[in-house]
Amino acid sequence: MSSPPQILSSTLGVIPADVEQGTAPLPDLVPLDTTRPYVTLTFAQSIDAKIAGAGGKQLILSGEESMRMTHWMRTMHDGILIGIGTAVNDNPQLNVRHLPFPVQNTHFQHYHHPRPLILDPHLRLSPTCKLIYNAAKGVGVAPWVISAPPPKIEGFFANEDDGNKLQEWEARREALQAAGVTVILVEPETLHPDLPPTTTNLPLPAVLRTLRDEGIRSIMVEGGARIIQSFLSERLVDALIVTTAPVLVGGDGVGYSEGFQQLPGLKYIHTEQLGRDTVVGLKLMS
Ligand SMILES: NC(=O)C1=CN([C@@H]2O[C@H](COP(=O)(O)OP(=O)(O)OC[C@H]3O[C@@H](n4cnc5c(N)ncnc54)[C@H](O)[C@@H]3O)[C@@H](O)[C@H]2O)C=CC1
Ligand SMILES: Nc1nc(O)c(N)c(N[C@@H]2O[C@H](COP(=O)(O)O)[C@@H](O)[C@H]2O)n1
Repeated sequence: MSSPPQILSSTLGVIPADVEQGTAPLPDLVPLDTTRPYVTLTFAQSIDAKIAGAGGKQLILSGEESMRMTHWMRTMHDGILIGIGTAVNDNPQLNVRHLPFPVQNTHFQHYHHPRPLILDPHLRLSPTCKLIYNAAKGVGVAPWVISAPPPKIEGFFANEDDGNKLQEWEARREALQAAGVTVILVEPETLHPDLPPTTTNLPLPAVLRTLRDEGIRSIMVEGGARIIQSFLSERLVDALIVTTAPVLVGGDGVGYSEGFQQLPGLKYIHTEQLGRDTVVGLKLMS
């Protein structure tokens, strides 16, 4: 597959004829609400709708052909967004290394690589993760971490523990910035005060507006489970491209389908068989 498969042109569109495939994001990905980027939600699932194994174990569900399709899709967007759960669990690279090697130039220089965007309310991303390592070596785009302001210290009677938490937060931010990461802050949403801190969500409308203001016109959202649930339940999906692999994971696997209602505006566009996998594209119609 030396050019993108039809599922991508049918669902997302094509780049202008004078631009080489894979070297620039699609210019026509424009959402109905132009204050935010275009959102393509995409992931790979088993036939029992699981995206990971028991305990969140990363599974390579996509076969060679559908994985290459995913890497073509990565070239088509300005940014690629994941949650911190996926960043910590999978330590991904989010590059386009499965595309054919160009004759001239290095692989990284030739193709457009999307900006990695990590939703990380508590700055848990490791400064030694692959995303940061690759960017430092000049073979990856430096990630942006979208996070929340530091823990608040309320007034004069703030206790020592508050002070320590603030210092630790500052240290984590400095370590990430020193490693080349841009940290962007938006006000968080605490789902419930009794839940552990990893259950803090960033408000997606504010995140998306901020990204658009920073020049990100289109994003590909790759997961994981909670991020997929949030984008679907908040109806912030312009296109949905799902790869289904012919495997069963079983009840202990990680699913994503709780907490959202039907999205009637998402209309079926195209199905394509890529190797053993089935890829389906849907698109929001006005
Ligand atoms: N098969 C596939 O295509 C993919 C599978 N995965 C799998 O998904 C699993 C990770 O999923 P999760 O643990 O659910 O982590 P996740 O990647 O969905 O991240 C969830 C974290 O993001 C933060 N967050 C910030 N704002 C949020 C918001 N508005 N909504 C939801 N979360 C928000 C939360 O603090 C939460 O801790 C891994 O097992 C990974 O292998 C991940 C991506 C793709
Ligand atoms: N398309 C697709 N198929 C699978 O089988 C997958 N497990 C995923 N996972 C997503 O891709 C990330 C890994 O990216 P790199 O290979 O490191 O570039 C992983 O973190 C998930 O977001 N995707």
